[in-house]
Amino acid sequence: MKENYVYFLDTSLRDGEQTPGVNFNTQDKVQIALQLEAWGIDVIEAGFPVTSQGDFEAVQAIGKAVKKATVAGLARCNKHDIDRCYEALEDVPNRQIHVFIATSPIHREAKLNMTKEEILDSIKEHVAYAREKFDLVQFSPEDATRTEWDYLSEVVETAIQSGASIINIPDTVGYTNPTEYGQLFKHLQDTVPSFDQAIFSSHCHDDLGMATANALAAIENGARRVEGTVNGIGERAGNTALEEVAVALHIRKDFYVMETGIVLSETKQTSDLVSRLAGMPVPRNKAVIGGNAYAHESGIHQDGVLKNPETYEIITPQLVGVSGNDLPLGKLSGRHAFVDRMEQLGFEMSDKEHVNELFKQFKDLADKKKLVTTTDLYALAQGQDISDRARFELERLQVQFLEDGKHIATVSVHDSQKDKMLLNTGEGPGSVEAIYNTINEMLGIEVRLTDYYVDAISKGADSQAQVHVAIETPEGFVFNGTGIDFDVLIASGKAYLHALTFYEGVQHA
Ligand SMILES: CC(=O)SCCNC(=O)CCNC(=O)[C@H](O)C(C)(C)COP(=O)(O)OP(=O)(O)OC[C@H]1O[C@@H](n2cnc3c(N)ncnc32)[C@H](O)[C@@H]1OP(=O)(O)O
Ligand SMILES: CC(C)C(=O)C(=O)O
Ligand SMILES: [Mg+2]
Repeated sequence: MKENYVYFLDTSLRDGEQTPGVNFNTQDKVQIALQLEAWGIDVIEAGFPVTSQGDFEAVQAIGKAVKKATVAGLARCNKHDIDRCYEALEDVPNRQIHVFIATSPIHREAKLNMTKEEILDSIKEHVAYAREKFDLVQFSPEDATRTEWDYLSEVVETAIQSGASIINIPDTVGYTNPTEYGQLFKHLQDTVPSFDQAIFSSHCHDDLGMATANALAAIENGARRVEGTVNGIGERAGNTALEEVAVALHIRKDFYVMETGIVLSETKQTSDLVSRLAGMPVPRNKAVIGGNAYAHESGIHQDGVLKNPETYEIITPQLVGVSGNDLPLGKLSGRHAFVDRMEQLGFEMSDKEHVNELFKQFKDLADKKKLVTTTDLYALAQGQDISDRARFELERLQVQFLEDGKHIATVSVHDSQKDKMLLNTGEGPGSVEAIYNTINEMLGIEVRLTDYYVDAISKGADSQAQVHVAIETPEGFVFNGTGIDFDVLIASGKAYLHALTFYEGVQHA
């Protein structure tokens, strides 16, 4: 065991996959495992091989693909589970088994129908059996935090005596709190005679929102291993989010004085991959990797960040692989951020009176809109009436799928500036591309689509799609646009035309 070092076990592929609705295939799992290795994870819990042939094969494939990290498989106190885990990992040099059984009164009585003694006997038998096949055996008393503390000490001592060298203390139902969980680790240290012969590990769930705090409390009280998942995915409210623990240990190393093997600059990439393959977007306000983690909309904060980012940022975005911070403009934004953005867009902002007038107009607009976009700012600077800013109106849109994979779009648009109806037909490899190619040709422009994403405005079958696009003109200007409709293709067309409202390069006669 390295001194002052916290080992990281990632269980995104096992406990993370227990998230309702998440199902990784073998290819996804191998891709995630390789990224976990690049992120510096010490142990990858690859699956629960007895679960299904698919899970068995995924564990095998991960064992083959991963080079540095230890690969672990889960097993109940059941010889067949242990055999399947061994068969899946037989050829993997760095392998580990994770054997578990529940120990709390509710699980003993309601689920397992076993007495305390029967559970101790099962641990002796199955941990010893696992130890015959694996050099590294981890044991978990499931629901440890609702188990009688003295009995838990007996369970842990039995597991160590039977051959476990890693003891994981799961807060299976997210019941504990940092003070209590820390004291539990201290209690084990004081009462388990063989405590020094094992590495102790935390495994927390987030039912009461304390999974990260509990993991850190365990580390403060002797745990040298932490288990969790990327983005905190997992059963119910999820597991400890490992990126939060890794960054907390780094940012507060003055307090924790612990090293980890985590390559922090790989954090965002790891989070993005898991989010994409799990089909679970990361909430914008999520710690460390959420979309707002490095964004400041309030004027006082923006002013501070422009003067020195450390006024309001304890984590440098680049530390975790995020390209930079963001100062979105809204109704709470201040003059400093407004002027800074206008100057970035190339506008001269030295005349105080002009700035005051523009800033007043900006605040009036921001009162009506959630966010003021770059397009709005161009309009402001050019003195245009922002309330009446739709130049192009989508009149009709039809998209057809051709047999060779191409799509053909017919688009008609009203140009209110020239009071003219425009009609064109064009094609593209996808439906949205067909629409945008047709509009480009119709307006005689060569802009590049640099961003496109769709949000649902509300839940349910009748929800409206909100499409956001960003386009870049050959002159290097970026315009954003938003379109809303029940039909995602119509919303896509509207968003594109919205973005083109103030583009001077429109050529059509
Ligand atoms: C806290 C956790 O995250 S634990 C891991 C949870 N993950 C999963 O359950 C995902 C994968 N699970 C599965 O695919 C299936 O549940 C299997 C293959 C493991 C078992 O399937 P089945 O044989 O159909 O049993 P089922 O899931 O209905 O019931 C679980 C059985 O395991 C027993 N059991 C539960 N935990 C343990 C344990 N740690 N050791 C021994 N037996 C256990 C239960 O008492 C029950 O036994 P019973 O059939 O004698 O009543
Ligand atoms: C299998 C065990 C460790 C588990 O995931 C839990 O108890 O939460
Ligand atoms: Mg768990």
